[in-house]
Amino acid sequence: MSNGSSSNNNNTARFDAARRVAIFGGTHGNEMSGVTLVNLWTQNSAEIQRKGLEIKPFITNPKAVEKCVRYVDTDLNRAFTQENLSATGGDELPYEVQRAQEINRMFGPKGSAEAYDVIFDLHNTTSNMGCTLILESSKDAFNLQMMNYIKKAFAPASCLVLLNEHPLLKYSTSRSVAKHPVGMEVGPQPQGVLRSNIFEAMRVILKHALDFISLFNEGMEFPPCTVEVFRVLERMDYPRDANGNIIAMVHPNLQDCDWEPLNPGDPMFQTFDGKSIHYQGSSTVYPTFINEAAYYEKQQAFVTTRRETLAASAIRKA
Ligand SMILES: CC(=O)N[C@@H](CC(=O)O)C(=O)O
Ligand SMILES: [Zn+2]
Repeated sequence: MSNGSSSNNNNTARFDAARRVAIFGGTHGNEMSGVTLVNLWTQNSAEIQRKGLEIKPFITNPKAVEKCVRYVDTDLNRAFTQENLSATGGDELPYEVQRAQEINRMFGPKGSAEAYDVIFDLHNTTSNMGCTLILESSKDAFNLQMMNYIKKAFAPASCLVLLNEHPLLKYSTSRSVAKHPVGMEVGPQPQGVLRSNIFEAMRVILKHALDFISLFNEGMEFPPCTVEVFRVLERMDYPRDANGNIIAMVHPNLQDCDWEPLNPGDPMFQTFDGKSIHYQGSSTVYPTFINEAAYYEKQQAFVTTRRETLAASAIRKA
């Protein structure tokens, strides 16, 4: 097989060796762990080198990094739409759209056989999510096996998996140019700040991820497994007035409680005069990205998720 996977009679999915891997930092210029790690590895890549692997650390939004802002013109991690990638206009286009086109040329083209095999995109969140890996597809056995490997290698510390394949809430990420896109989201960490614990956790998870890829490339077969994921269900906005100003905050019972169950009737917001606003859903959900600073402008106080167990077939190099 030249691209993607196929199944043989043993239901072992075959994937090509993952030879070309990129590590993106600075997709958001104020998320400092990824920026710092990628800069470090650009200077000295010994730590991320693996035999038979070409690994490219890369700062995706250098202008935003320089200014220490999320983005300059528009969010780079929403910019990889087919429309943007084929837009004409050159210098006239928003900076991040130009940048998305360059990145697509270097690491893609998105959806093609020439695209990079794996892209890790390193992010930080102000919410109390801990270590989270983000997937865009429940069907990618290679990525699911990678999640299973990382979770086991990282235990007893925990690393959760957020799955965003929601038809409306999914967005066109920088990593989406790769065949196997993997987001990494570690928090809590304020924007523009480096915290050693968050930095080290990200570094260790990436080490396990690269170890998985080299074992796979060496021909190791990974038996069928299951992976617990949290599937994105719904975006919850802050209550707002007619002018769009928020009129309530995340409730203290919910603040910092990422991944903990939110039941119908539980408080989720608190108005400035102390009134609680309760969750009206019909079933228990698991909120995450609670009070993420970057999401105020996106009208999102948190996202709800549902816990699911996904099955991954065995995989082996083609
Ligand atoms: C806080 C933050 O930037 N989160 C990322 C999540 C992701 O990479 O999918 C984003 O919104 O692009
Ligand atoms: Zn980010």
